Amino acid sequence: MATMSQSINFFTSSSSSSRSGTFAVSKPSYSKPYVFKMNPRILEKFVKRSMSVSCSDPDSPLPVLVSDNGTSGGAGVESVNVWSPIAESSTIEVDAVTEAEMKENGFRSTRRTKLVCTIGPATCGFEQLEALAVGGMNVARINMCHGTREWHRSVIERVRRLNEEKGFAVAIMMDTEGSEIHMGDLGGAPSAKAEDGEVWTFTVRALESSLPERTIHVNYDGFAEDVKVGDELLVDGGMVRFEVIEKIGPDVKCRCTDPGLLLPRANLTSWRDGSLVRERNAMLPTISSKDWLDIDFGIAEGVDFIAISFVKSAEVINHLKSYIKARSRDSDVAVIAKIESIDSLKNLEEIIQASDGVMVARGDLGAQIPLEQVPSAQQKIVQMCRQLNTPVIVASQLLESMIEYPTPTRAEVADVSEAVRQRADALMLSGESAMGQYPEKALAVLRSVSLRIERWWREEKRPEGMELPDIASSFADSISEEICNSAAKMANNLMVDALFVYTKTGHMASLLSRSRPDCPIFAFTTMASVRRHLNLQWGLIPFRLNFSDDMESNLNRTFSLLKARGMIKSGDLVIAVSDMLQSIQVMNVP
Ligand SMILES: Nc1ncnc2c1ncn2[C@@H]1O[C@H](COP(=O)(O)OP(=O)(O)O)[C@@H](O)[C@H]1O
Ligand SMILES: C=C(OP(=O)(O)O)C(=O)O
Repeated sequence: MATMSQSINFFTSSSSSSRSGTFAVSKPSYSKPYVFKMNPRILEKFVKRSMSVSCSDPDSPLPVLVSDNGTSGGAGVESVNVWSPIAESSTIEVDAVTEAEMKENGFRSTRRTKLVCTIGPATCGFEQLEALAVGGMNVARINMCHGTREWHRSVIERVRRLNEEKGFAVAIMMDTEGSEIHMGDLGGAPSAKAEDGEVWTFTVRALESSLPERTIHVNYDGFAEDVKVGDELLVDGGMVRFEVIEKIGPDVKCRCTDPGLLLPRANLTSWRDGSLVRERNAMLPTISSKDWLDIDFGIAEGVDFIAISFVKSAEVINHLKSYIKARSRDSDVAVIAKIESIDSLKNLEEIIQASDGVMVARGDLGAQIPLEQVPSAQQKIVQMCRQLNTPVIVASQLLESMIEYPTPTRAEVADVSEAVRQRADALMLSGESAMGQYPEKALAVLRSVSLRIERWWREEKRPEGMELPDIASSFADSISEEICNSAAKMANNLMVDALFVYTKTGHMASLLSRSRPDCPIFAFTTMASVRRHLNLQWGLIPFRLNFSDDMESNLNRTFSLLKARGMIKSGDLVIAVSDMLQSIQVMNVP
């Protein structure tokens, strides 16, 4: 196919130099030279240096300038074709699994929905983490509700090592405990079975040694005072239910009405006369003193995301963001708001606007609102997040039965499909990956269901059916937004193979992702941390690459790097946009 390149310029970049002249560098044995652009002074140094550089292949010395083909005329030299596969291929970083998938299946069929795995005893070893990364984990979540800081630090270190040694870009999300009321740790037992009609004691007494049979410690001192005989006590959002039958000092006797498995530190909510008892939670701060210490720990460890439990309003998110900035000017820890309370639903829009990401935390949400309202709440949250361009994760009980069984139920597959169909950015595993028996299988189910539903969506050519409102707060942002909306539309109409975006902050990449185009989005960014953040967003394939303000040279360089790694081929049709130059370019890969 003939090489084609067209561009629509919104602005002419003032930084692009007009001094041009092209030296064609040929190496007789290589018919296709690599191209990159450089300014004359650097070129001069490069040429001088390159003459003395040796290459691992003695028959293939580094570039030799042979002629000025003068295509653009002019005195200066700005663009030179060189052959240097070693230097080239070592300057782009992409996820090893994505690269393999792209080579095998072509990039049209890459997975768009991102996957978050909660790490627990079942998955904290290096090999287990590697298996999850190979299986498609984009983000590793650690829940500060469980385990010690030492334990969490070791997981963070292993994920880092995995990224460094094996070429992954797994981001780390630290989830705070929040001021929730929860059970103790069951005296070290992995779980306990509560049978129908059994009487259990929930106590606030500090139990030093082993727990008496059917006794559970509660972390909130006011628990015995607050509950009333006749209240319904829900464990883990209703996985097990009890009725309060008697109060004796610090002990609360409860009869099991819905039997089930009690997990260590499961949360507790109580209901009275059909309504959630909320007074208690209203008195507790959103971020507890333990959470602040955990947040300090997360900042010090350089986690990518901090998720805040039981967010009630935007205020706490803004406060935390200022705190993070004050603690460390360079910190780019992103803040995720967990939507899991009635208050968070009331203040949804302001919370989404203030946050860098949102989690539909269906476990606790289902304990605070009637279960039958959870699906519509999920749909509303996902939709609003997309409109406001905030990445959204659908979490909890997606494949709950896989904690114990190797295959999911049909209903679970339907639930996962629905979240993918809603085009959420990410799906999250909780107990399935933290303490289940089949973490890798559960991840494989999320992966295969996502791929299938995404393909079905494209094949059916489903109309988007969602208006994306203008969200820009400045004229410059409006231009970026228009460019990304138009580029995504053009990509669908022209059925291009990929969108390329060169972005320093990640903003343009997320704007493209918001449009949920049919083709994948290759997001090139200079910062490793931005690359990890982009790993949470729908359809983005993040690469780390050093690039300049010169789009033509960036494109040529990217093409040669990706071609050298077998990730794209000549003739692929690409649309490129960038933070630096406000233009949309349509071209075939040369
Ligand atoms: N770091 C950990 N150490 C021990 N167990 C964990 C850890 N993280 C998660 N788990 C287990 O996995 C289950 C599900 O994890 P998660 O959804 O994060 O917690 P929860 O449901 O308690 O909020 C937990 O109830 C707990 O049994
Ligand atoms: C993800 C959730 O939060 P946690 O695991 O902290 O209970 C949830 O409640 O769904």
